Amino acid sequence: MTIKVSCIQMDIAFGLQEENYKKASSLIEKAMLEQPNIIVLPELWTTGYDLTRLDEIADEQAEKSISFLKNIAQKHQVHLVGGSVANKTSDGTLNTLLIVSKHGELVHQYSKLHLFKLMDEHLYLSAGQEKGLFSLDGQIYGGVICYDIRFPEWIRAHTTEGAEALFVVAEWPLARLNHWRSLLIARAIENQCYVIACNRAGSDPNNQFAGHSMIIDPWGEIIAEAGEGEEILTGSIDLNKVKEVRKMIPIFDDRRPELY
Ligand SMILES: NC(=O)CCC(=O)C(=O)O
Repeated sequence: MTIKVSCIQMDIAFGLQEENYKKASSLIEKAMLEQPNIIVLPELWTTGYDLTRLDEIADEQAEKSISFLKNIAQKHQVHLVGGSVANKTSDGTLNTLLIVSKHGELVHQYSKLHLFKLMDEHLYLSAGQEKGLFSLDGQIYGGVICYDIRFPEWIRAHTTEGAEALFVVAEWPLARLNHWRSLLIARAIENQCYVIACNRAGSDPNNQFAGHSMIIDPWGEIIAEAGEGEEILTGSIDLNKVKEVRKMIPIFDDRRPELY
């Protein structure tokens, strides 16, 4: 099964939700010219890392963002791995990835499990508790957020439960671009899965971001990679290739989980 995916590598206006909704909407419109099946947005794309004002600007139960994504998905008949948003709940504010199907249904919400202290997330955000496993058109995927890719055991927990492609949404700084690229390629090779990673472009008061969204195949080959600036990155993935690679080197059969 071949699936076309587009990553919206957008710059994000710091703390300005309405501006970001408008920008995302127009970039998605543009991405639709290539007729993707799935569109991916970056991490915290409605607010950026405006963490000190989260109390004021976080989306109550992510309602506004969910409704925005549902409308867009239905209008364009496209699945959305709708990036993450600051989601105000009774358990604190979560960094929540929203998956919306082309029928306008909220399929899954995944809240970032590993909070990134270097960017003060632990001071303003609460951590999630559940996996980012979801299904679209009968196909199982995993979805994780940025810093999560440094935890191979977390990614493995998704691929052992059937994920054949991993979506990563991120605000990854340019200062660690080589980590971003290497970790994504490693996660693809060791899990023999596709990795579709959507980073943001631009800068905020604290960081310059790396861009370099990537689509990587289960052999670790880069199918498409963006530059540093704002860009829509599109590529096709063929999920049969996952089975082929897993047959050639059967790491899922050869694992010794009883020993580690
Ligand atoms: N937004 C993030 O989680 C950034 C993670 C990061 O930069 C890293 O080096 O890890």
